[in-house]
Amino acid sequence: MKIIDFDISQSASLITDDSIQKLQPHINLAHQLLHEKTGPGKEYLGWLELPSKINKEEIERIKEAALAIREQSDVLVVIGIGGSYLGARAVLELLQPSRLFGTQKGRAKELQVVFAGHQMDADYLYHLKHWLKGKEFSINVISKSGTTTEPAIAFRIFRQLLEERYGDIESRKRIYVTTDARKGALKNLADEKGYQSFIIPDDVGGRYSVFTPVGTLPIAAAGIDIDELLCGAAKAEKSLETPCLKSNAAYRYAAYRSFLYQQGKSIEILASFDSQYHYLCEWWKQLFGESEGKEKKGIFPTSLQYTTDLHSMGQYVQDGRRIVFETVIKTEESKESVLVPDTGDNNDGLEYLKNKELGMINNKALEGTIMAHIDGGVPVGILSVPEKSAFWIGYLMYFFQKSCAISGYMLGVNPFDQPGVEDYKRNMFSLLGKPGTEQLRQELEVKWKK
Ligand SMILES: O=P(O)(O)OC[C@H]1O[C@](O)(CO)[C@@H](O)[C@@H]1O
Repeated sequence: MKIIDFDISQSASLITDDSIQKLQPHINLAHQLLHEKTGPGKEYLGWLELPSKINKEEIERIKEAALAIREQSDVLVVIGIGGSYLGARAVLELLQPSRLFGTQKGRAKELQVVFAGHQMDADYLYHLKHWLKGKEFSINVISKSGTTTEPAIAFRIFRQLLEERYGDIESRKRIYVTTDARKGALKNLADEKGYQSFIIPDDVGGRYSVFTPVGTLPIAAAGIDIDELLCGAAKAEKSLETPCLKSNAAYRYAAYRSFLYQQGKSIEILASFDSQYHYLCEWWKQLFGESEGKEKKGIFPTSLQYTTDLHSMGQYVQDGRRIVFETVIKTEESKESVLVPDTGDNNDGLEYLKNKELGMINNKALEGTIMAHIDGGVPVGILSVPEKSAFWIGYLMYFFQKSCAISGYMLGVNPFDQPGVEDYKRNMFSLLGKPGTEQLRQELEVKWKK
C-alpha cells in the first residue's frame, strides 16, 4: 500500500525507536491540546479539519475562476508573500517541472504563473513588467491582512499596468483578490472595485493556508487537479488522526525532532535529491521557522538540494559542528527515464554506467549520502513519498502542518502566531517616514548613530 512514511531505523546508532516511543506521553498531551482545541493559538485551528470540510461550492467557484483566467490570459501574476505564496509555488514547482524552463509540456494553451510581491527587488519587478509587454495577463493578489507592504506595493505596480493596458472596466475582470472576509485595505478595495474575491478563513493562518483559495486558485489556474490535492490532504487528515506514535508517521517525525532538539541538535536540514522539491522546502521552512522560533527556542529549519549542495555544504554536514540532523525526502519513482548514453568509448571513465537510468544513479547517491552522514554523526530520518502527484503533495503538506503543530506544542510555544515578524516592519515603517512613527525614528537614530 502506498503511504508517506517516516523512518529512522538506519540511524539506530544515533537515535533509537525506543527513545522516540518514550515520548508518547508528551505526544498525547500535544495531541489533546490540538484536538480538544485548548492549546495556545486555539483560535487558528481551522486548517486541522479543513480538507474534510471543504466547501464544494467554493471549489467550483475556484475552478470557474481558474478557467476564466486561462481563457483570458497567457500569464497569471500571483502577488503574495510568505504563506500567501509559498504553498502555491511549492505545488507548481513540484508538479510542473518544465516551468523551470519557462514552458509547460503538452498543453494546448499555456498559462504561465509568475510570482511577485514576495520581495521588494526593484530589478525583478522592472524586468517582470517588461516581460509582460505583449502578453495577456491577470492578477491574483493574496494577502490575509491586506496590509502587507511587499504585496501591496507589487499590487499597485501591476494594477496600474493592467489599468493602462485594458482600461478601468476590463482590468476589473482580470483582478482576483484572496483576502479576509471582512477587514483590511485589500478587502475594502475589492468591494469598491467589484473584483472577484475569495476568502481566507479567520481561523487559518498564512502558513497553514495552502488548502484555502490562497493555494487552490493559483494551483487550479496552472492546470493542476485541486480535487486530487485536497483528496490527498483529506486522506492525511484521516490517517494522521491517531495519537499512537507507532501508527502516526507525522507524530513520529515530531517526536524525532523533539528528541534530537533535547540532545542539542538545533539545526534541521530538509534534504531532497530532486530539484523539484526546492519550493516545497521553502514552504516547509516558513511553516516550522515561524511556528517554532520563539521565546529564544526552536530548531533552525534549513534545506539543501542534493547532490548539488553536496558540492558546497556537504563538507559541513559531514564534518562540521555536530548540531545538525537531517530529514531526507525520498520519492520512490522518477517520472521520466533518462539513460547514460553509450558513447562507445571510456574516455570519461563512465563506461560502467552506460545505459543505466539516471534515477537509479541518483538513488545510489542518496543511499551513499545517508550512510556517510550517519557515520559522520548526523541522525537521518527518511520521509518517503510514493510519487510526485497532486494527491501525494496534498498528503505531504498536511503531514507537515500536523507534525509542526504537535512539535510546537511539545516545545511549549504557540505554533500559530508570529509576533517577532513585526519588529523589522516597525523599524522599516519608521525609517520610511510613515506618519505617526517619528518618535521611534528618533530613537533609532540615537541608538544606531545615524
Ligand atoms: O497574507 P499576509 O497578511 O499578506 O501575510 C503574509 C505573510 O506575512 C506574515 O504575516 C509575516 O509578516 C506571514 O505570517 C504571512 O504568511
